[in-house]
Amino acid sequence: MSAKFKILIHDLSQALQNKNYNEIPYLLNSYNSLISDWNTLSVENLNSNCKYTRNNLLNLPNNLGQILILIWKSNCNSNVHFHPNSECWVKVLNGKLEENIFQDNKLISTNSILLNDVSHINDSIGSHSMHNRSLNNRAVTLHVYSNNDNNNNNIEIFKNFQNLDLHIYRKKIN
Ligand SMILES: N[C@@H](CS(=O)O)C(=O)O
Ligand SMILES: [Fe+2]
Repeated sequence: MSAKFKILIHDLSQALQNKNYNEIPYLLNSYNSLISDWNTLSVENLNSNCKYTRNNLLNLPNNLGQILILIWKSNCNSNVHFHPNSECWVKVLNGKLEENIFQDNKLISTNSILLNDVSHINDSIGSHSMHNRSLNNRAVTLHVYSNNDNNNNNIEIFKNFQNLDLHIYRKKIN
């Protein structure tokens, strides 16, 4: 993990702990994805019945939030699901995803989320599903949740990086 990525996860963690949710899209948008930054944290479950792999980067105490890296096999999707009592932000680190948003079981929008894009959903917006439409390439996404209970597709954590050392020594500016 690069220093830059470590600072991103640290800053996201602080924003979740302080419930400064407005900062989260800003932090995610400010980061430009580089594979070498997060390569070591994106471990794929090669079992063919696994549509996407969940790697846990951070699980905050007191239900304050969770950060994961998800790896999507080609032409694989999540089932339609809600995010009860949670905000959900998704940043595309590699490839692209299609997001379908539903209200009252009706499809209300289909969005392409491209490399470095950030999407956001909560239950007042609707339910959603994500689809990696590529037939050749995997997609990788960073998910930030404002609570710890977003395993909406019952896909277990594959690799747990919960003990990331996020202690950051910053140079003091003046
Ligand atoms: N919320 C899903 C991924 S997605 O389809 O937003 C999960 O964390 O497994
Ligand atoms: Fe989701």
